[in-house]
Amino acid sequence: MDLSYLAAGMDLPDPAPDLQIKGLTADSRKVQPGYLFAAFKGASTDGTQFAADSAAAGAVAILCASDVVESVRQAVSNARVQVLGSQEPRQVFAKMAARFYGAQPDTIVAVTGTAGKTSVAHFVRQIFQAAGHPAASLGTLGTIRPDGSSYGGLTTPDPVALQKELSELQHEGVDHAALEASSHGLDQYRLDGVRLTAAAFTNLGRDHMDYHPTIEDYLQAKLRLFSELLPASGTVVVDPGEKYADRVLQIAGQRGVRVLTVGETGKDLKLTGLRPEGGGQLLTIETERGEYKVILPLIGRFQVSNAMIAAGLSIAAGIGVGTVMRALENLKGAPGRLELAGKTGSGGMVFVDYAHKPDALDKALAALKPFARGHLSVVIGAGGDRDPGKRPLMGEAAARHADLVIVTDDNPRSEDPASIRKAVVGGAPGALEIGDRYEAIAEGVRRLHSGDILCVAGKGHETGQIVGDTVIPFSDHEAVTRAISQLGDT
Ligand SMILES: CC(=O)N[C@H]1[C@@H](OP(=O)(O)OP(=O)(O)OC[C@H]2O[C@@H](n3ccc(=O)[nH]c3=O)[C@H](O)[C@@H]2O)O[C@H](CO)[C@@H](O)[C@@H]1O[C@H](C)C(=O)N[C@@H](C)C(=O)N[C@H](CCC(=O)O)C(=O)O
Ligand SMILES: Nc1ncnc2c1ncn2[C@@H]1O[C@H](COP(=O)(O)OP(=O)(O)OP(=O)(O)O)[C@@H](O)[C@H]1O
Ligand SMILES: N[C@H](CCC[C@H](N)C(=O)O)C(=O)O
Ligand SMILES: [Mg+2]
Repeated sequence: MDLSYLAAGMDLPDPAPDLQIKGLTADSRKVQPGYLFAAFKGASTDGTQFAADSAAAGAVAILCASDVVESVRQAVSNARVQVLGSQEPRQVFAKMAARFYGAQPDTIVAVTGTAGKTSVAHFVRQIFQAAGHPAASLGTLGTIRPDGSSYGGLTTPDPVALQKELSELQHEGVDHAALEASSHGLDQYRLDGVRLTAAAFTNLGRDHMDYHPTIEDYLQAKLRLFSELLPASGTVVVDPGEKYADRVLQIAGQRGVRVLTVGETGKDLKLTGLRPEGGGQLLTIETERGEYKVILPLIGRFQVSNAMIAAGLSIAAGIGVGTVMRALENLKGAPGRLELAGKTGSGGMVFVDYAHKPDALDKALAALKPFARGHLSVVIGAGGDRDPGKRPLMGEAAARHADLVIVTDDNPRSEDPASIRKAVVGGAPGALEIGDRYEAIAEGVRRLHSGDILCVAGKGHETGQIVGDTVIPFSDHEAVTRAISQLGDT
């Protein structure tokens, strides 16, 4: 593909004519002859130091920041490589990737927020499917498509992987997709170039304070979705009752973008009634098409919020209100999000949940509490190499709701697991500390009596535990099943 086509209209000097680009990558190790290499300064290393390697591997063009063009040129001075400098090289790279791969599903919606992204994307995909559209969701669970799923690693993939995936989906006939927009992804311009129909905000709480210096910086990253990525013809979906929703609405107002509001104070999908109904919840929702009574087959107030946002996104994407309301009655929760993982012979229940931040833990335990006729207990840990400030706050959230808190290891990564546990216990004095995650879960299971509930939090769908650089196979679901089978009372 001609480089001048990929670069047209962007903040770049005119590239040499007729330079053909065979592929593009930001990783020098993936460069092949004819590729464009994007040399970025990253969080842990500086990609420009691999410029010479990329040229040796056959790169014909290098994209980099304007202020390093000269040093990159010198590094590749012996090779015939075109060096292009930009003020925003990551944004230019993402847009080039979009042009290179070209095709995307016709209708794409995106969701951002601290919690609920995976659940919302999972719900929107199910609603699209119920409306008869071949649909996919992309995010923490990887890509889930009509004929299977594939795991990617990041919530929002890098632009090349993302655009390649979107183009493959379109060629497979998938015309509707829902994506999770992580704050890292937005901050690093991974999603620029995705053609969005609608974008939603779920909520904002403490997260990623290791990456974003302040809450305002974190919010600003999320707001890019509404201020820069959603086209003026798109629709913003938000619950005005959520903290910081006013900032999203302000941007929509300034841009004159259509807004669809949901929730108790929402106008378009107004939640006027909510009560438990069997194993689910009965919602009364007022819409422009009249009032609907919907039985949502999920527990937890937060799932109501997620379902309302998902319904709003689906309507913004053109699905009829009646179809959306009917689809809510058949929603399945995302794997590992307040998922019933087992019952003991004595009548205790064990749930697996992905809460790994204070607000999420607070909401997840509050959701389970009404179902615990006896005690509520929780197994928690916190990930290593991630915001240390959240650790005591997670301990506090756990201690606020649970009768018994068992503190264990999550993914310690490069950190000393004992010091992570100590920080969590700091917020939950009196907690039981058991480092080995299986033993912690087994202890929680052994202590269950009739009517008790145990929540195993933090790892949800994950299938490995990251210790140092090694990923040890570990699944909370399997641990729960094994611990229950060891009881010998089933
Ligand atoms: C902090 C962060 O977000 N890092 C991501 C970022 O890396 P970076 O640009 O900082 O990369 P770096 O390692 O400093 O290297 C700089 C550049 O040199 C290049 N390089 C490096 C080595 C080499 O030999 N050759 C080479 O060209 C790298 O490809 C990179 O372009 O861009 C990389 C490529 O897209 C990502 O793989 C990497 O994700 C790391 C592994 C990560 O753990 N990210 C997490 C924190 C993340 O993004 N999480 C979010 C949010 C999750 C949530 O929902 O909470 C997500 O979307 O998953
Ligand atoms: N709307 C919500 N408000 C508060 N907590 C929520 C909400 N939705 C989900 N949670 C909690 O957060 C956990 C993760 O939910 P989900 O995977 O849907 O969010 P996410 O935004 O994709 O998270 P991540 O950024 O880690 O991928 C759930 O297991 C639950 O404990
Ligand atoms: N996308 C999140 C997932 C965290 C999951 C939790 N189990 C942990 O390891 O902290 C992250 O990488 O920060
Ligand atoms: Mg997610």
